[in-house]
Amino acid sequence: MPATSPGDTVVPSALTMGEPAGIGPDVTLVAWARRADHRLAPFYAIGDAELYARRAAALGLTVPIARIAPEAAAAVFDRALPVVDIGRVIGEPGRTATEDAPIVIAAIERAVADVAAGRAGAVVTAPIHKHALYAAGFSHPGHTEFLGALAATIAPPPDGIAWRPIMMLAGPELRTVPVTVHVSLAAAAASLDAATIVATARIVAADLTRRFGIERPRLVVAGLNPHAGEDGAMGREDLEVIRPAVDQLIAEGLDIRGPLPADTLFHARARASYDAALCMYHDQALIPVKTLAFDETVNVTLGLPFVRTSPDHGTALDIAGRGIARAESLIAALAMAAAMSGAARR
Ligand SMILES: NC(=O)C1=CN([C@@H]2O[C@H](COP(=O)(O)OP(=O)(O)OC[C@H]3O[C@@H](n4cnc5c(N)ncnc54)[C@H](O)[C@@H]3O)[C@@H](O)[C@H]2O)C=CC1
Ligand SMILES: NCC(=O)COP(=O)(O)O
Repeated sequence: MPATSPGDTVVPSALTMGEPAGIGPDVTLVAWARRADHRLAPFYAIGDAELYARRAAALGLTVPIARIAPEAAAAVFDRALPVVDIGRVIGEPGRTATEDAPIVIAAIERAVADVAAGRAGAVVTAPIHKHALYAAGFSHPGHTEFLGALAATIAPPPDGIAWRPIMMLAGPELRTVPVTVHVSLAAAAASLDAATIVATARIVAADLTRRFGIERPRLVVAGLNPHAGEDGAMGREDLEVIRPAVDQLIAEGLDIRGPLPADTLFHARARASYDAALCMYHDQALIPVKTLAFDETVNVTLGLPFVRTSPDHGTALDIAGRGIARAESLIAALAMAAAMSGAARR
């Protein structure tokens, strides 16, 4: 997707509203207010323009709102938060409303349509409240899978079957990839298979080169069980599923090691020895990276035909509208999206 237009005008990132009862609007307003300090490239929000105005007033922030079409976003960005206004939500801080789900979903669809049309350089998403969307009939586990489905509507997948979106959490000192994502721990262990590990590692290696400029990425693979299974004494998945996958990837020429005991994979010396760690379940990947840098880590989706980033945190309903939500992770997500799409502020 193009990140600059023919006249070398910066193409803005499209930032979705996310759950309007959560902190997405709060951190969006703060990110815009701090745009100069962080030299943020232009972005525009997609959602309810009145919600942003209401939340700014509640937070005591002076943030002018400009209702625009994406093409006008870059020109107004320095003086107002550009908003592509797609309809009204309730958006009461801390209380999700089923009625708001269609606009939450429409914002994501609109962002992908804009990036497909070259009106946006990247998609950045504010957090959605997954249970609230499920209650409204949303059938995808999260953005990652939904974006994979939307990608298929704008470009044919490389294998002709389906896009395989991969979640990666990228912090200043650590990148982790959960191979299984939004499933129970029991389902993660039961569903783990070599083909998924192989396919995930291939995409991670290719995108670390293509999107992050790492010529020959060094990957490690965490074991599933204590001590990576202790030669089968503490579980057989490490021997029977993970090891064959790693052997296949080594044979393909990837720089990859594993399965390695997960408990010694995330200390500083270990982290220095790889560019990304493939983890076998959600919390194995997310606990270390959020513990090291909760405020600065970015959730980036690999394996898509466009750039998508997001803050690492969720909707934080407990602090929405209170003026205490930290915006650094969204700011890092906006900066990373601009850098990856070539639109970083010069
Ligand atoms: N990309 C996305 O759309 C994501 C969505 N979620 C969703 O968010 C909802 C809530 O998830 P939780 O597990 O409770 O995680 P959460 O990140 O929303 O909140 C966990 C704790 O961290 C605090 N916190 C989160 N972000 C913060 C910030 N920017 N500044 C200060 N404190 C912050 C919250 O107040 C809370 O105490 C769930 O529905 C979950 O599925 C969670 C992660 C990512
Ligand atoms: N725990 C990470 C998370 O929920 C992010 O999911 P997604 O909505 O970005 O797919």
